[in-house]
Amino acid sequence: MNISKLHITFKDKTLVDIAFDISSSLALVGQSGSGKSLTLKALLGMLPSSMACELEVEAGFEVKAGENISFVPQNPFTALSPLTRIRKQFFVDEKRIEELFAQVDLDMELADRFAPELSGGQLQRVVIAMALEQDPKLILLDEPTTALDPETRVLILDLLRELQKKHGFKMLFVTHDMYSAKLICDEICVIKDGKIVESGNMETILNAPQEEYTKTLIDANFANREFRK
Ligand SMILES: Nc1ncnc2c1ncn2[C@@H]1O[C@H](COP(=O)(O)OP(=O)(O)OP(=O)(O)O)[C@@H](O)[C@H]1O
Repeated sequence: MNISKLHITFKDKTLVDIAFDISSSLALVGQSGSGKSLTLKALLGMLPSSMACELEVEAGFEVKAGENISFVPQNPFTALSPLTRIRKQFFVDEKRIEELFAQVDLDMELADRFAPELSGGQLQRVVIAMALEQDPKLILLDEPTTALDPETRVLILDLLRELQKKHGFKMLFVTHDMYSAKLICDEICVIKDGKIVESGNMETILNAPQEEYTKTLIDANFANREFRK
């Protein structure tokens, strides 16, 4: 899937001007304000109307947010309604809910609970199950594990990786965290001030970053952490 052009402006100021290809799993990594969220919003068709956007996508399928593109947000604690039982927040039949719960390794008993009665990891599994409802071709992930503790974070990232292998959807994973990016993605684009400064194979770039900005992101994230293969 090729995003051959994404150009976002606000009051004549260019906020994002990038192009990238998602062959399987791509991490878009950059510091705060670099343009990650705007990129996701543009793909979801959810940019503020005050912004102008040019988006050119070659996907081999019609790009439709909510149908073949789904979204996993940063904070599972606020993603679900607290007052409606979990199962009522799905838009598929009972059999499909059971199937989805099995795929994300969740006990069906949790479907009758309310969101505040679940842990962060359980909630994020529910949100991922919802993202899988329509068998998406692409899943957009906006820092999906920052609200979770480190152990749960790794479990959720492993789950996403496994699901991707099984279902074959593509992933665009937005984060400032190189460590999470490495756990889940084969390729990386480093974004700074709305522009891509470096991109390519994850291992290659982590082992030999060309840009100071990339080095800073790597140093910030891998300090005191085991370099996990
Ligand atoms: N509604 C808006 N109106 C005007 N400018 C905006 C708006 N939203 C974002 N921007 C600007 O666009 C740029 C990119 O913002 P964006 O939210 O995409 O960054 P980000 O990389 O997602 O940061 P973070 O990691 O903090 O979420 C920033 O300079 C930001 O100030």
